[in-house]
Amino acid sequence: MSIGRGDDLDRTVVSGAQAADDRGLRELQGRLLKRQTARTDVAIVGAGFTGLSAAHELSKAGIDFALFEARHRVGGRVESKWNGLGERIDSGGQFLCEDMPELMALVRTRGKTLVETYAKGEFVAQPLTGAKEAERIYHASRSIRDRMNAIAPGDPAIAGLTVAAWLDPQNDPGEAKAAFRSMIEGLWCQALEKLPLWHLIDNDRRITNEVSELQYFVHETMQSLADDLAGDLGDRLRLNAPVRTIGRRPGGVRLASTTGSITARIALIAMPPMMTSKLDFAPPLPAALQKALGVWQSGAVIKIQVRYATAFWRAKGLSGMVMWRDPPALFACDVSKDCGHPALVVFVGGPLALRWRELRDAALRAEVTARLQQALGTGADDFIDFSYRDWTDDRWSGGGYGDLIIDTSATEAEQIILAGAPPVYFASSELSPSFPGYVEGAIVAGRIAAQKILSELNPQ
Ligand SMILES: Cc1cc2nc3c(=O)[nH]c(=O)nc-3n(C[C@H](O)[C@H](O)[C@H](O)COP(=O)(O)OP(=O)(O)OC[C@H]3O[C@@H](n4cnc5c(N)ncnc54)[C@H](O)[C@@H]3O)c2cc1C
Repeated sequence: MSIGRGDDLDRTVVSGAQAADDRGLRELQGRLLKRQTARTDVAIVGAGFTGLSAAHELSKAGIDFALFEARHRVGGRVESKWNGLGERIDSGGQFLCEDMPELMALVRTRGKTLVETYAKGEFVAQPLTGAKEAERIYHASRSIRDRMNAIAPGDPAIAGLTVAAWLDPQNDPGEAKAAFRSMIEGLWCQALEKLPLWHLIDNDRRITNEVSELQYFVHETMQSLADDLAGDLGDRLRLNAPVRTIGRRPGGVRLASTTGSITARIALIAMPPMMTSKLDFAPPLPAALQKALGVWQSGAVIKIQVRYATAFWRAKGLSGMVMWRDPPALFACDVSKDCGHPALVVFVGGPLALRWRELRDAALRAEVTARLQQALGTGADDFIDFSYRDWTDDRWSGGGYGDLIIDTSATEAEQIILAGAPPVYFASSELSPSFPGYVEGAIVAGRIAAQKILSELNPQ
């Protein structure tokens, strides 16, 4: 990053120069320049996978940039923490599959070890049914999802409909509808009553994996990938630097963070739309863009990891995967890194997460382990560690796997945001043409945004 000078500082330095000797002047300039006057070509806000991916593209092209991150770490909704046993676990984004090419390539080039998610044995449905019945209900719920996705998002017949309003009159058995609700509220972390049908269809059509998205996880944690990417950026990455205001001025932008300000030719806001809508733009963004940013709401999820001394479920011929229809949006699966670390992950999504976040620690533990015991039998309450991360109302990412549009009429919102307000552009996983709400989507979104910026900086 090159260091330039801001307008106010130029004046201060010139008047000081009259009295100071050369050495004093250099010291004074040094102090003032350090404090306030950075200048770069591109300022990126947010070091989740979108911001990191954009930074890498710009770096490869030799572009000068600075990446501002509010937290003390990179990764955003990808995060790791230490459980009570001192083991590093993914408390945010974790899973990936062969059908996610960018993320798979990153895992390979960074030399990470993939763990195949254990899926041998029976999966359990709750309320409990026989294995055949569970399969039947699952397939019935999948066929509702396929039927939904066969509708064109722009079909005038579904204008104004939420997913709940569409589902209600469908001619499916009650348990299939309940399983569908649970699947959608679990995967999108939002109540069906709030989700516009066209938006869910449009979103779901971009999630194109044929193998399970739970196929693998990274032994070293997904967060370690973000750390590796950050390691390449040196002092162009600024942690603990939340950006508060973005001044839009002719020929560039001026960003003010708690650590100082910077001028840049272009700004890329690599944050979820809901968080972006909270930034202070001066002058304000065009009304249509403000409106487009304001129609999103973050999902809600609590991610829990329960560690056991033995994988008791495997001994019973169970995979450890549990799908609850009641309560909806509760899901568990095996995340044992190896035989020495038996563990289950439990996801609590959507309205259920909003209810359960009100529970105290002990009550949440009791609630979850009682349900695991109903599903997997004895052994479920005999855990050696119970760690959880509440992602509802997260201070910097909002929550959930992604933000979703909650205004049934906001069909243009995404395109308006993607067009940006040059020289300010926006990118995030939820705005990706593939895998919105996933790490893969974030990598793709960051790359596309960087390419747009490169073509603006170097017009052919
Ligand atoms: C519990 C959980 C489980 C998930 N599981 C999976 C999974 O298994 N597989 C998968 O592919 N995806 C998963 N996801 C989704 C995936 O993690 C996200 O979709 C993706 O990481 C989003 O990346 P992003 O860069 O677009 O946004 P973010 O990761 O949210 O990055 C935005 C960044 O902007 C920063 N920021 C915010 N405000 C400011 C500011 N004012 N100034 C500076 N910086 C700011 C934030 O701190 C953050 O680092 C999961 C998410 C969660 C929460």
